[in-house]
Amino acid sequence: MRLRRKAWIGEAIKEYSDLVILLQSGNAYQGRWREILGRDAPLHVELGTGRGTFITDLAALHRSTNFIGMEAVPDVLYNAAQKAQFRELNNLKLLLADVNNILDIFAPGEVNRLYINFCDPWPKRRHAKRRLTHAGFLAKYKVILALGGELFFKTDNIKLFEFSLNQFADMGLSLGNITFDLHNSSYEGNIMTEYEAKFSALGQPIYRCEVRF
Ligand SMILES: C[S@@+](CC[C@H](N)C(=O)[O-])C[C@H]1O[C@@H](n2cnc3c(N)ncnc32)[C@H](O)[C@@H]1O
Repeated sequence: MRLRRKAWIGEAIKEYSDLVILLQSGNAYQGRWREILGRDAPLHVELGTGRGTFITDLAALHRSTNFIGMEAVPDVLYNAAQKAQFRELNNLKLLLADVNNILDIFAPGEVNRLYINFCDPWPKRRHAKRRLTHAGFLAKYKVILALGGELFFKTDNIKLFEFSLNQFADMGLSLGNITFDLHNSSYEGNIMTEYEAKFSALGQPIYRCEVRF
């Protein structure tokens, strides 16, 4: 049953072949993202883009920036493709890929900004290495980010936020615009993600920071 569903979604996603890139492994696109997006512009990537609410709003607002939404789950990415197609965004590609393989996907210094929004908190200590803000991931981000590259991070999970702040500090990265309650702060220009909308509606604070590499 699971396999049949997977095959169906694989076929369905091909409808969006101009927009969605299926990249399970290999480095065919490494160093070529500006060429693929058709312009020499800054490259901003969301890791774990989900159904694409955030990345499509962002790409619609900043037409002269190149965007990539990376997501490991095909069904979810299919929803993102529907949104992006509807909005006719020619500055966005959606990439079916696992963040663990990020060093095969982007060349050193190819990316200008990463967004991590509401990533899975992996609360058990033995799973800490799976958190997308773990030092193991940060070391990879450091390679693909250009000089002065940055990571914008949001979460509803205070323990994950504190863990992440410690990981950033341990790596000697500089932190800015830290807020422990984004929606009651002076931060302007926030774009809500799908998870952010859910958690905010429940009255939960949203934590956010910017990290410079
Ligand atoms: C909790 S959801 C958040 C979705 C979206 N960023 C938001 O804020 O609404 C986390 C998403 O990250 C994806 N994800 C988790 N680990 C990933 C990985 N290693 N590579 C790519 N995507 C991943 C999940 O499949 C899921 O869609």
